[in-house]
Amino acid sequence: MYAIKPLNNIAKCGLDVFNKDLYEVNDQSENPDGIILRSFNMHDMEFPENLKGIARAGAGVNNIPVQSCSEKGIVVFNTPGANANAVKELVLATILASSRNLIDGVSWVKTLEGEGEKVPKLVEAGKKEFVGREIAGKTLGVIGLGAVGALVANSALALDMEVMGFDPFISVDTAWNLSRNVQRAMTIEQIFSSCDFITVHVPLTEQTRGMFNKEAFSLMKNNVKILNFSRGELANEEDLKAAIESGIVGKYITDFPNENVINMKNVIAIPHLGASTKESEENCAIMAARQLKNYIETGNIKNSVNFANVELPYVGKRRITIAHHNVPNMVGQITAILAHYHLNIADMLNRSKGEFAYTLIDIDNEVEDAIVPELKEKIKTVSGVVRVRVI
Ligand SMILES: NC(=O)C1=CN([C@@H]2O[C@H](COP(=O)(O)OP(=O)(O)OC[C@H]3O[C@@H](n4cnc5c(N)ncnc54)[C@H](O)[C@@H]3O)[C@@H](O)[C@H]2O)C=CC1
Ligand SMILES: O=C(O)CCC(=O)C(=O)O
Repeated sequence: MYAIKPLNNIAKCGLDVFNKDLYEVNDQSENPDGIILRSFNMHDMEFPENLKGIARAGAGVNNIPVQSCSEKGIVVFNTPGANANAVKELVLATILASSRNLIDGVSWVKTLEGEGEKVPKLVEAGKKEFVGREIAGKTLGVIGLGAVGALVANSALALDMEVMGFDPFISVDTAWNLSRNVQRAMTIEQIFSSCDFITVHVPLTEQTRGMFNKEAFSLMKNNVKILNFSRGELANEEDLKAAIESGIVGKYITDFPNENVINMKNVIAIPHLGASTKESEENCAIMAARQLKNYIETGNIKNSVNFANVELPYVGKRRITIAHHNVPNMVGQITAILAHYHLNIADMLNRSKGEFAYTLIDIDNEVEDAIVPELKEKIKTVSGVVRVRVI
């Protein structure tokens, strides 16, 4: 039996992927083979000894210590695109809502409770405070044209906005899906200086942390509306506060409230609802669970953020998977050990991603259970090997 530990509420249809004859799903499990989670912060967690894979039912993996996982050969998965439509819809909703002062207006109407028959008159007198602007013809800048950004860019065109996109690392797939009417910004500064609305859809990394800072705000038009559905840390809060005070930022819409931000004026703070739809929760849960299950049972990897995609139909009698550093002569040393044990290779695949690589070897002859522990230990002695599994 394999143990799966959910660290957040995961849609039942996702957990049901783990068939009961082979898996036990238990949020109290002390030594799980797999973890499935959403935004749970894993940075202070010890890794259980059996842990083979972590599946993030969502896009961002900044809540997972990915580098430490790689060093222990723990494969981290995410679910590219599975919640993108949910985020897109909320981004569009808040572009419209912020432009029409909808949230302030609706909140103000609530304050008229108890005014009795006077309410309609008070409404007509007070509504001038909430006159908005139409979004048609305004320019939306989209920073990051991945799963979410590309959907937002295409949909905003359909709402008659002008759209400018910036993504120096855009994937070929996304580029194919992007409307030709999305203007290409060659620099991020071009987005900062020419847009009425700016929406950001990039991962939080050391490169993107604090990208909304004093220098960025100084280039922006007065009264720009910024939407942050990516991660709170993309904005430098001190600089943001100053930009709001000075009127550069007319509205800051964030899915990541904290004590500082909710106390700033002109902030619309949403309780991290971007991916919170039934559809998105189910899509993410099923995709995450299938990827984790496939990896546990076959060693094949799809949609990992720390190891390359590896897919080999299981043709041999035993499969050996080796996670190792991406350095020369690993395959040579590993196959020499297999030869020593008279093990014949039926098929083999080696793929690397950055600092780490993964080798999958199908063995043609029977491998006696008795020699498996010794074989694993022998392969582990190869310098650079971080994990060995025999499936
Ligand atoms: N609020 C919520 O509930 C959700 C938030 N997110 C956040 O949104 C982020 C984006 O999600 P997806 O679009 O699904 O990810 P994605 O991986 O499909 O797209 C990210 C895009 O950002 C681009 N990028 C990376 N660094 C960049 C830079 N410095 N400048 C411009 N572009 C850059 C990449 O090339 C890629 O195209 C996630 O990393 C996550 O933090 C995602 C889903 C739900
Ligand atoms: O699971 C969630 O609700 C958060 C989604 C998210 O932030 C992400 O996918 O990056």
